Amino acid sequence: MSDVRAEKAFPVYWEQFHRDARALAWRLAGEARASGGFDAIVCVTRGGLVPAAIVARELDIRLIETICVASYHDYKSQGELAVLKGVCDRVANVRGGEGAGVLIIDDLVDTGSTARVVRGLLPKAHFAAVYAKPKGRPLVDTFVTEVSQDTWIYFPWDMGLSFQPPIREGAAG
Ligand SMILES: O=P(O)(O)OC[C@H]1O[C@H](OP(=O)(O)OP(=O)(O)O)[C@H](O)[C@@H]1O
Ligand SMILES: O=c1[nH]c(=O)c2nc[nH]c2[nH]1
Ligand SMILES: [Mg+2]
Repeated sequence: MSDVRAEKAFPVYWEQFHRDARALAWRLAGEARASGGFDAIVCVTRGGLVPAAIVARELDIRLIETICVASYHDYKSQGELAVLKGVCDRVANVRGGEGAGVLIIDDLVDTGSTARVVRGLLPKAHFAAVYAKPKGRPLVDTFVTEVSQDTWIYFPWDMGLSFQPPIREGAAG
């Protein structure tokens, strides 16, 4: 979300995230049957770590690697994208090279900048995300739910309980 203001909020609670990540695993199980399966997972840190754990459990994948990417330095504003750690050769070449047989997992695709860089490093891998916004959607092979580009997704690990003023006191305005 770099050039459009996120005006709508899409809060996701742990139970919903678990359900959506499981739904992603169901779809990926179908893809795996069609494509010969996945030998390894590469999760895009940090957001991809959580769905990757759930999908790895559901698909019984035990070879798991990270690609460490940083771009949203400030809340809602994307800066220069930096790859802090790439993927080891053992995983990149697990089935003949360039990410063949590899499942890449992230929590969401927004502008698609992160997915574009990661796909460039592993062009034959399958890219999966739980949520997608329209700009990022062409870069993702499998996802569960699409939200509009002007929506900000609030993940459970970024949220906490706080007092809500009664609607009568102006919170709805
Ligand atoms: O499609 P894009 O516009 O590139 O945005 C999507 C990326 O942004 C978020 O990561 P972020 O860089 O905020 O880091 P984090 O995963 O460490 O929270 C999210 O987890 C995706 O990786
Ligand atoms: O928590 C987040 N919610 C989003 O909608 C988003 N887009 C990019 N990066 C994001 N992080
Ligand atoms: Mg991320």
